[in-house]
Amino acid sequence: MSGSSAALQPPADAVKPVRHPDAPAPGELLGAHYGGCFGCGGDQPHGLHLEARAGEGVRITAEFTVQAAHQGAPGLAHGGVLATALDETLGSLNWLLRTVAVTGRLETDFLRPVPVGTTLHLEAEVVAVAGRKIYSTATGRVGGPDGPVAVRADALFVEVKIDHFAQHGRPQEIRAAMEDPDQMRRARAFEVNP
Ligand SMILES: CCCCCCCCCC(=O)SCCNC(=O)CCNC(=O)[C@H](O)C(C)(C)COP(=O)(O)OP(=O)(O)OC[C@H]1O[C@@H](n2cnc3c(N)ncnc32)[C@H](O)[C@@H]1OP(=O)(O)O
Repeated sequence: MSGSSAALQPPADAVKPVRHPDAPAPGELLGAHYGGCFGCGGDQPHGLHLEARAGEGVRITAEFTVQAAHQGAPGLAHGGVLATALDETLGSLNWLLRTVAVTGRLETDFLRPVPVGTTLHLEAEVVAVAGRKIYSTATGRVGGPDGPVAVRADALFVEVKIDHFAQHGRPQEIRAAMEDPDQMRRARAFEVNP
């Protein structure tokens, strides 16, 4: 069974998303937006180390291989970890819009168990934008990019000002991210236009 709630149906005045002219080219690896990110960062030993790649239009593909540290039931991925993979992939879409946004709502369907060692092939797309609200959808397939769908999600991201992170984040991590010598990563840690 699947189908998102009314809160995730774009309103009548929603518009089609527009890919930013400076968005990475289709096929380009995005790399981690922040080393400490549990979804994509290289500094998290038990993180997902998810690798996202720009697609055509406002689409992203990504891969994540389930490790032993990601188990819920014996030998199977934890549902929360799979939701994280979907959330991270959906979050990466905002880099194609060059919009700073956070997840407001994430609705997930778990359709098949995902064993440890499996590579999840993720695909996500922005479907509509209404003011600060960004509506997007994602699937995660097993056995290859055309394999059966194991997980899927619909989401609403809400655009925020950069102050959101300074206001709510812990000062030491904010400071460290701001001091990253890599200008692109510094910008992307908070999804700011470089
Ligand atoms: C390249 C990589 C990029 C980064 C990857 C990131 C990884 C994945 C992303 C995340 O996990 S982000 C972390 C998890 N999310 C959060 O921590 C967000 C916590 N929530 C908030 O900070 C605020 O609730 C939020 C900014 C989402 C909204 O608060 P605001 O006060 O700014 O807005 P407001 O509540 O007025 O809502 C704005 C609109 O969104 C709607 N909205 C907000 N939350 C909603 C919700 N949960 N469900 C449905 N609609 C929602 C709300 O109804 C309203 O609609 P209208 O404009 O039509 O009135």
